[in-house]
Amino acid sequence: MGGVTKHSFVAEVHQLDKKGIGQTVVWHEEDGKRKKLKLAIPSTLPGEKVRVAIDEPKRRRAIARLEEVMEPHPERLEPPCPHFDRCGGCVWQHWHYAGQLRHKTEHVKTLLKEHGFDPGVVRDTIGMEHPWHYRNKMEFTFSPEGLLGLHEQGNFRQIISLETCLIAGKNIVEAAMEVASWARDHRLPGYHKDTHEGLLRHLMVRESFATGEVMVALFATEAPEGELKEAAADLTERITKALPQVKSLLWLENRAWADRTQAEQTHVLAGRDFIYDELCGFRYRLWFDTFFQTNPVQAEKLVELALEMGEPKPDEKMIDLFCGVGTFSLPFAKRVKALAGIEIVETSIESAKRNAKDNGIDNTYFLARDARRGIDEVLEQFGRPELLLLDPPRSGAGGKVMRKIGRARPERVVYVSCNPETFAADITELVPFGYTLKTVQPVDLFPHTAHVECCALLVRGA
Ligand SMILES: C[S@@+](CC[C@H](N)C(=O)[O-])C[C@H]1O[C@@H](n2cnc3c(N)ncnc32)[C@H](O)[C@@H]1O
Repeated sequence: MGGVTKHSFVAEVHQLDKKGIGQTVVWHEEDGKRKKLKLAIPSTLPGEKVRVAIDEPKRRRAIARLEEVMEPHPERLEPPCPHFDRCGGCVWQHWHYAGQLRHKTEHVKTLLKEHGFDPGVVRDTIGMEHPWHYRNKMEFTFSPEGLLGLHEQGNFRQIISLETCLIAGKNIVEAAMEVASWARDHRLPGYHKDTHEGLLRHLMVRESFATGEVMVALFATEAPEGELKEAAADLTERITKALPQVKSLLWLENRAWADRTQAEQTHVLAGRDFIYDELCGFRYRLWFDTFFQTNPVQAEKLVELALEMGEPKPDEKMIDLFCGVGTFSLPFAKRVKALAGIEIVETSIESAKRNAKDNGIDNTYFLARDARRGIDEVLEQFGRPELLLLDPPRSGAGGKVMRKIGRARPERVVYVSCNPETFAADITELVPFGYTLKTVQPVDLFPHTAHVECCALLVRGA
């Protein structure tokens, strides 16, 4: 790979990639030819002059190691977290928060412009007053040696042992440290992904900022029985003593090859199998596998924005597509005649039904279906809605679902998106059906990361 790899060299950071990592292009000689190499340089910002080295050269792309920032960006900061250089959790702790927010707004504007929309409809990103300890849920992983921590940036197999986490709720970090020391004291082995051997796989901790309740869920390949009975009893004692706010302590058996926080069997070590949370004054039951907004402070603003943009009316029918446990359904249902929610995960639909009942709401109809089939069924039974809200996963709703929405002809569409790229592609599908993009409000749900959430309004025939 010529001179590029042998020594460190100076480069200028051109832009940020999709993950928020500094990017540049360097030219080098190989076999007498000039070759282009795309470099990702973590912990850098656009315009910075840096000295870097490449440890593992690839043909066209490589990750460079930052050795020195020679000309820093004016908004560069000293990152407060000791794990920043290695952890893959937040990539922008070295950037002033105002700069992060400005970049998010510009990113959304650029994507919309590329898809032929007017970037002037994009408002400035709504940030957090205190952008730390905002996450109400974290998933940690055990290394094969039994160390508990987070994945290293760019190396999913490497685990960074946890000392602190500045974006997780404070009780979450405390619970994780307690479990980490319990695992160490009992010398329990971590799980090895390649050989499928070992015991401890993941730890999920969820904390309700509204009710104060905490859930601690440990994922292991065996049941807490036989030789593990004593260790499980000790875990229960330690957690309930150190953190009385833990209202659900779970040991979840997960023997599957897939590296996910799923379970074949749930063992409740203490408390119940769910915790209570609240958002916008509504009460929710959350199980370990329930999707719920992870930044409740900003999620409340998002729900309020959706209500403001959607302007639900008492004589209207509405569809909430990708409704989850009803985070948007319940506040909207209070303001419309009838609401139908569609969601693929059955347990979330069960939860949405129960949440509606617990909150005294009786004008909802929830359907556990894939969005594509669900829309047809709901339209048949329910008729045409005046309002439709959709909040799809990062992959977006897709062309087929968007065209079904277009054919259903709701007057207003509120699109809540966690991925501006799929959002821009999705809404392009609504243009031939006569929809105009009126407003896009980015909201920072994930400070110090490149993720941005948007709430947008499209109106038919306007
Ligand atoms: C971003 S979440 C939004 C959930 C909910 N609106 C909320 O705020 O809590 C996306 C939801 O879409 C659901 N989902 C994913 N693929 C789906 C599909 N093909 N059809 C219906 N729902 C789907 C997920 O299970 C998840 O609950």
